[in-house]
Amino acid sequence: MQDEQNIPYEDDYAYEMPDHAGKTIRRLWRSVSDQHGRLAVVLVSVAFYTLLSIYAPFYSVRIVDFLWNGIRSAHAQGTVFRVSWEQGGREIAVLLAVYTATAGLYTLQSFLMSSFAERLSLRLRTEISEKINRLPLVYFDNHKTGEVMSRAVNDLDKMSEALQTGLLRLFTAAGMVTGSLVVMFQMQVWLTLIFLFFMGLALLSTKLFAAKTLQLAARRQQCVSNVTARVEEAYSGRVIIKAFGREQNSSREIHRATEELAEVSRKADFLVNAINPAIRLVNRLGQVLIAVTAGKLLIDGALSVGTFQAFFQYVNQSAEPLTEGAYMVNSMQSALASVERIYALLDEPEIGAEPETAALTGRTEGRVEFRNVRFGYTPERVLMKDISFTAHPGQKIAVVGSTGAGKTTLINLLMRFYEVDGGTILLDGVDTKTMSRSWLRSHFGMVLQDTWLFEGTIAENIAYGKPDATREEIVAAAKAARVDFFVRTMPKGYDTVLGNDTENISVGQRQLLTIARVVLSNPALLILDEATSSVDTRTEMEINRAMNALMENRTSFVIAHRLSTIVDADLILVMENGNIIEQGKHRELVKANGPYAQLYYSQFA
Ligand SMILES: Nc1ncnc2c1ncn2[C@@H]1O[C@H](COP(=O)(O)OP(=O)(O)OP(=O)(O)O)[C@@H](O)[C@H]1O
Repeated sequence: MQDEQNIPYEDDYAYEMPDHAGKTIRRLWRSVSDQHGRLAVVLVSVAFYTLLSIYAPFYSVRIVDFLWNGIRSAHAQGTVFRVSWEQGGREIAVLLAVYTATAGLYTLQSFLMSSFAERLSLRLRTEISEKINRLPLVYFDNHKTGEVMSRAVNDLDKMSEALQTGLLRLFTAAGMVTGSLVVMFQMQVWLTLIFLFFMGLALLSTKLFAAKTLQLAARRQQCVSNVTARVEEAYSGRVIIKAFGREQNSSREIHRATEELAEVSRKADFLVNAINPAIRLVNRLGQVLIAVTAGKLLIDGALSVGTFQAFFQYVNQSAEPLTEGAYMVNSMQSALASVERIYALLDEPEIGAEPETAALTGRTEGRVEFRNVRFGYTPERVLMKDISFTAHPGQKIAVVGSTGAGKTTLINLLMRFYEVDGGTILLDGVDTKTMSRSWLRSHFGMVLQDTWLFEGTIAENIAYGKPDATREEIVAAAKAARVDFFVRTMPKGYDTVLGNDTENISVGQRQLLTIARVVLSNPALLILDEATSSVDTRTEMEINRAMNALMENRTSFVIAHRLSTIVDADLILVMENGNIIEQGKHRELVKANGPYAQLYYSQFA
């Protein structure tokens, strides 16, 4: 079938196949070295379980034949047939013990494998979450959030399930099928050949459909993610969607995604639901033929009743693992591909090692110097060629420039969210590369336009940078940020819980709350992204006042959008295409009549 729809399935199939199965298994094996003992117990238990499962029907031949012959001769003699401990009772007790032991071993190995898989998942999940903190921001620029989430959730779940049930079933199936076939051949070659013929048919159909079913399952997973993403987009962007009157477009897209999901699900469900009965039918046909042949052999006296029933026990216990084999191998491969993706994430290059001790101690003066800094987000595209400037303690540095000029990048480098490619950035005369990132960042307070408030009380949100702050300190910070009055109008004041998307708080108020957060953490240096159009003039004035109060005695970097607020700045950096094209005070720059002057006049023309 080479229709168009096969193309994405091919990709899905590649996604489900491990690239280096052997290497991944070896690494997985090494990483669970502390659990090798547990696995050894599982293996021994599986071996005994399989042996006993194969032995039980074999043993039952004697018992059934004894009972059958006993009943028949008692019937012929007109006596009552009795079982005593010496006459069959002991054998029956042994058989019962064997069956109980198999059940016990099965429970033991299931328990051990579950705890093995859960321990491994827990460890990998912890490693992933720790890894995420050590990944450079560049990684997140190049990978979608969903991708990382998928590693930590879907891939780990798939691996865990495969280890808990798949692996165990694969082991027992292999042992059970091999052992059963050996005994079956010894019992009756022809019956075994009939069984194998029908099994071959069933296996062939399973193999044909197993790959297709897996592809469809993977495709369905992608469709579910697609629908979720669209619904999430429609929910978070509801205001914009309404404002642009795009409701119909949005629901059309969701509709299209859900229709695709329904279509793929229909196919996947059909395959799963239709294939199993079809394979079972093939199995049953085989069993009917075996029963007829065995019946004839029985009548001819070539087969005993005991062997007849035992043979059927073997047929039953090996038919299912055999036909399931193809599915199991596929799902193990897909789980291995998941493990490979997890390892790929864990192997991503991390941010450089942190120096052990802080280069400076105590509060910093707040002198910042950029010396011939060179930087590009990607090696192919150098953004900043040669940036140099000095910010003296307590100064207000304004960074201006059109959109995409590199203002945010300058801050990203200052905070060491990204590492410079050349030159140095110094804090109080010390290269920031010699400091630990967390130490460096603890001296900065940031107020960005894109405020971030988390689910918790207003007090907790303000105290984010100083969790042990007293209520008095929190209120004092809110007062300094001119947000105390607003907080008091809230139903529970500082104990009002902010929801996830903080619907009930305006953009301006959110910004004031984040200013209060910075006031409380009292950093030596500040980074402020001025509020733009999203707040009304009165709120903007409030924010500016709060920011001005905050800037006193702190070295501050202000990303300015309205030049009217930075005429008093100690240094203005004018940026274009990642570089500083002019720097100086407002008056000097206006006098120079360069790019800044043009920008300034364009805003006030
Ligand atoms: N994470 C990133 N990966 C790759 N390129 C980036 C990244 N962030 C920004 N850029 C690019 O770097 C350049 C400078 O971007 P930057 O965000 O620093 O500009 P900006 O002056 O802050 O703009 P705006 O005022 O719009 O926020 C732009 O060309 C942008 O496309």
